[in-house]
Amino acid sequence: MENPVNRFKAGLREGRHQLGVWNAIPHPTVTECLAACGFDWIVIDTEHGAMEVTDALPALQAVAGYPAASAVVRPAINDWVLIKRHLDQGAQTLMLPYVQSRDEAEAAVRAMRYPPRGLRGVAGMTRASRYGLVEDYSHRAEDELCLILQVETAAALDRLEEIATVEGVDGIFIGPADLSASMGYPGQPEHPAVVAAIEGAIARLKAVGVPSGILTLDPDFARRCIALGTGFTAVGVDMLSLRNGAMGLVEAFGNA
Ligand SMILES: O=C(O)C(=O)C[C@H](O)[C@@H](O)CO
Repeated sequence: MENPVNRFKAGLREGRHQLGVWNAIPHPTVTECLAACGFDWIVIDTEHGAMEVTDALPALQAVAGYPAASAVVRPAINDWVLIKRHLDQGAQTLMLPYVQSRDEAEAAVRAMRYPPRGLRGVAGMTRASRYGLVEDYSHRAEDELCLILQVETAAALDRLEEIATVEGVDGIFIGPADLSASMGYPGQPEHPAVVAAIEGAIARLKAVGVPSGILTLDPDFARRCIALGTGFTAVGVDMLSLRNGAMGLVEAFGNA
């Protein structure tokens, strides 16, 4: 059996913009609904909220039913054991939060790779290798794995190029919520200083040839980021879509 192609990674390499959405509600029906809607990438978020490693498995299976959609799993932290577990259950793209330095970026790359290039533990019968049926999986796994690192503090932003250019890093996600807090503007990702930092980061990543990504709920800012060159832009969060849709109904009908 062939190693499944990672469409998200291919899209980044080809410079094809990819539209994303956040899945934090821990049920695969929600993930599947998002995949059916036509997004290119769906973040299965086990950093914030209630999703555990074990919740990511049915979410991955849900996305697999929609070949045009790619799952991007966000582990709770940049940790080699968590990385190994998510990879083993078939995540091909991981987005690691709170990467602060080149050393941390290099550690993440090592965790993605089998020895001798890295330290990923070897397990035979995993979903990743299609239960051992992907030919030569241990040598070919890396080809279809994709590593996105999150730069989301002022300190990390100072080291952006050092982090982004580590060999094996496929893209950098700029986290506006954490970045704004770290810059002294919690809850204000639209603060002019934060916007300037984000726009500067997109330009700096473009200059070193590393794809950049972001999550913004402001459609105008999302379009601006895309125009500036983000390669992967998330524009929504499941809970927000649910809340807004439900509130719209209540507003339309009141207590009638
Ligand atoms: O800092 C950010 O922004 C992110 O990392 C995304 C957040 O975790 C959150 O807004 C997702 O709902």
